[in-house]
Amino acid sequence: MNNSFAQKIDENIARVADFPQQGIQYKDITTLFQNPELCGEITDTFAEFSRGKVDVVCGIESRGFLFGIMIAQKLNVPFVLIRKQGKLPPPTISQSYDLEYGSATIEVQPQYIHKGMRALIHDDVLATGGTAEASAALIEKCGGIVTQFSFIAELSFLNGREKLNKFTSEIQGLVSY
Ligand SMILES: O=P(O)(O)OC[C@H]1O[C@H](OP(=O)(O)OP(=O)(O)O)[C@H](O)[C@@H]1O
Ligand SMILES: Nc1ncnc2[nH]cnc12
Repeated sequence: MNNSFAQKIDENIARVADFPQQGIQYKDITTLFQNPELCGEITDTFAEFSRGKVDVVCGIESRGFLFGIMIAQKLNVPFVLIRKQGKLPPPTISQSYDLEYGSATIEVQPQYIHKGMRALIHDDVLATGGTAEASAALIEKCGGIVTQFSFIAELSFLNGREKLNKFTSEIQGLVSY
């Protein structure tokens, strides 16, 4: 950890062994919400990164909604939900992607993404990058331009950034593991 802000965030993220599967160390970011002052600093840091650079914040279900909506409020831009299949009312546009085992589909309501809109894709954790990559492809299908990604934590040993560099080099991760 290379700075005290990252260290403070790290100290407020719980580790859960063998969840949701044996061998996975789950980073539970919901513990951050027990520290409202730190949540304020995190929101400000995210907002500073994106100020003047995005026209919409797109949050990935479900934990990407938490800071995503706060970032959008700070920037005074709209917030759009990227959800798992079957949760949003029509019309929707879908994108399927491969998981470690099997596949998944995410959806967005395209009426909220106007042609040429600059989008921030926000989520809590960047792991393999599959979810963020599919989210960016989904936003581009709707005519948006993905100009930024932001995450609280990045599992850098999984090389998720490699999947995102083709969209933009503006990728913010507050803590790296
Ligand atoms: O980079 P990837 O390998 O695609 O993994 C990252 C995704 O995994 C987690 O979501 P999860 O599926 O646990 O859903 P949740 O946020 O609804 O709990 C996390 O919130 C990201 O969305
Ligand atoms: N280890 C992990 N902790 C929290 N969220 C994740 N999403 C994918 N891997 C994760």
